[in-house]
Amino acid sequence: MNELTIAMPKGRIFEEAYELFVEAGFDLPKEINDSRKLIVEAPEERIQFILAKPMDVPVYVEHGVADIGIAGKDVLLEQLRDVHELLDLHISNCYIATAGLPNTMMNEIAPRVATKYPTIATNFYKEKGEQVEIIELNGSIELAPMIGLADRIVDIVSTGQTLKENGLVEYEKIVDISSRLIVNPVSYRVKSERIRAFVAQLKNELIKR
Ligand SMILES: Nc1ncnc2c1ncn2[C@@H]1O[C@H](COP(=O)(O)OP(=O)(O)OP(=O)(O)O)[C@@H](O)[C@H]1O
Ligand SMILES: O=P(O)(O)OC[C@H]1O[C@H](OP(=O)(O)OP(=O)(O)O)[C@H](O)[C@@H]1O
Repeated sequence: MNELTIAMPKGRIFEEAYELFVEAGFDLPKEINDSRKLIVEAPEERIQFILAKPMDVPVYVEHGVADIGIAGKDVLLEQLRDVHELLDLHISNCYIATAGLPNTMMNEIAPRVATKYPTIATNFYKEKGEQVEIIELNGSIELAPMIGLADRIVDIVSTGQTLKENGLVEYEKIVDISSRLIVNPVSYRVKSERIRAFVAQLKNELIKR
């Protein structure tokens, strides 16, 4: 069977994805979990893992240096890469919403929205017929309304704790998010049997959950 290269996101998704793989019966090396190595082999499985930043996973898969990847739906909606989405893994569940200071309206003359999802935010306000200025940030988005940088944020909400602790409220839910298995379209043709078997093994675990 062919070797598979899988781009695995470091950070938040990693732990749940690792657990899913192990429970699905994949024999993963311990070093994938507790070393600084960026490329880890799972020789028993003939799988090579690339440990990547979550936002970079679709880049590796689109370019074909990884056959498969795991990416948040937020990243896929934001980047619109040429990859196939094969499976909803139902992990790292959250949603994207607008939020801001309580009982506030958008500034009528120059409404500003801070986000690390400029495409998702632009599309959302365009569909509502509202023209807004998007201010792109890389993290700690909740700061923006608190310090007067923006009227609203478009960001991930999971437990709601970050909003609550910073005195913000949710206004509109935009879209549910979970992590997805994505595949390079050429790999899917060339290694179709191998990838189908891999997906079937994961699906088998998912239906048990
Ligand atoms: N609070 C959350 N709860 C559940 N899932 C989340 C949450 N925040 C983000 N996610 C999901 O996990 C993915 C990765 O998030 P993570 O915070 O690990 O990375 P990041 O913020 O994109 O990058 P980094 O923190 O490494 O710069 C997101 O793309 C999203 O799908
Ligand atoms: O509803 P909650 O459970 O509080 O989770 C939501 C928070 O999680 C994410 O931030 P992250 O921790 O990734 O940090 P970041 O601000 O650097 O993106 C997201 O951007 C929110 O800030």
